Amino acid sequence: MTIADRWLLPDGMDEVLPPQTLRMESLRRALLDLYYRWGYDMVMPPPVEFLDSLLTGTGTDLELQTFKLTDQLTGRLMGASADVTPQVARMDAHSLRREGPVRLCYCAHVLRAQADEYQGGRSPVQLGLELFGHAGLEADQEIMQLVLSSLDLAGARNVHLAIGHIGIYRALAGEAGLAAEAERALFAALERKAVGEVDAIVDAHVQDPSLAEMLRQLPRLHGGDEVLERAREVFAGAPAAVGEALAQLTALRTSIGRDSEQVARYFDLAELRGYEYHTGMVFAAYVPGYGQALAKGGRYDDTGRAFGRPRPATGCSMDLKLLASLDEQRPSHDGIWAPASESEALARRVSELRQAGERVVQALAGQTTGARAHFCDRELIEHEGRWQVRPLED
Ligand SMILES: N[C@@H](Cc1c[nH]c[nH+]1)C(=O)O
Repeated sequence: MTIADRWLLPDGMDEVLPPQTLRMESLRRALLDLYYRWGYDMVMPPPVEFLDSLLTGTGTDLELQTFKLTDQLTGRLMGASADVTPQVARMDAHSLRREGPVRLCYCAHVLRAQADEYQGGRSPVQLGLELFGHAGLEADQEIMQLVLSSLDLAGARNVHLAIGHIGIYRALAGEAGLAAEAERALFAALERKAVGEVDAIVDAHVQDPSLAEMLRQLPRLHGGDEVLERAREVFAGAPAAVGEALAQLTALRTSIGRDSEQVARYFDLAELRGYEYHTGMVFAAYVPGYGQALAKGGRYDDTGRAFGRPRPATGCSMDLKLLASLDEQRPSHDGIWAPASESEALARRVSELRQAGERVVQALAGQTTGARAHFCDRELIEHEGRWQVRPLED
């Protein structure tokens, strides 16, 4: 076995090195400070839990994504967290039990048994926000506003927001009264945007011609703002929940336009992605050149039911590793280089500068690498008996 073989990391499990670590950390602080200013309290979920509580109320996608291990203390099966959102929903429903709206944020390593289809790693750092206890659109709008501010802070430009609403499909499929198997097949075909398959399943299983037509149209309703107008015509005879979903999307369209003119909106009414816990509006944010979504989120009411307290909920999550890779131009290091010296005056000056927030790297005795190797752009030089900071000379 060669050294390289011993160091081979499993697929999708990556280490993060300087200067990328510094970018990640400064972005993490900036984002958590932003959420703090909006009243989001930070929580830290455990990295592993008993499998049954970890996966309660979530769907099969999340189960497939979860690494399993056995607890040597109890012999019970445990899972490594693959998505922090259901854990935070449990904290709200079970551990905190606060009244009224509760705003929580987090930043935690998660593990995924399978890599994202667009080359996402299997060890992302999930950073996110969850707002519980408010069913109104204002809560979704607040999350959306914070997502856009977060992407802006990370240096994302040309953001495309893809927006859907799970409630439309749910209401239509519910009205059609499909058998479980046909419903699963329809859901899967819609998720894959397999229009021909959707047509075939609907033709075989939905008798009511107007309902069948609405289901056939669902995967065809995607595009810019005009999709909502088209949808209103297509779904004129649909159950009331469909009209409510469209009204929510229309209100969201207006508020996104008000908050950010730079964002391109894209509506996709057959967008059913996610871990099957979403119940209403869902969204994903993209930028050109990245196949993976930079932020994903939506409404997932009642996830807390399994823990004794159904609550309205909405939120979003991002991968800090991915976000921090957006702005590689950002200067990641600066600092002041101090020579190796036992001078007390120098020690005092170094200490003052550090207290003032400067990064000061002091050479160790006998060190042969210099200021640039340690990412410094300035140096301390003794001039006329005083230690002064000077730009590095070329
Ligand atoms: N955790 C979800 C996104 C989300 C957060 N809150 C609500 N939805 C995901 O990763 O897809």
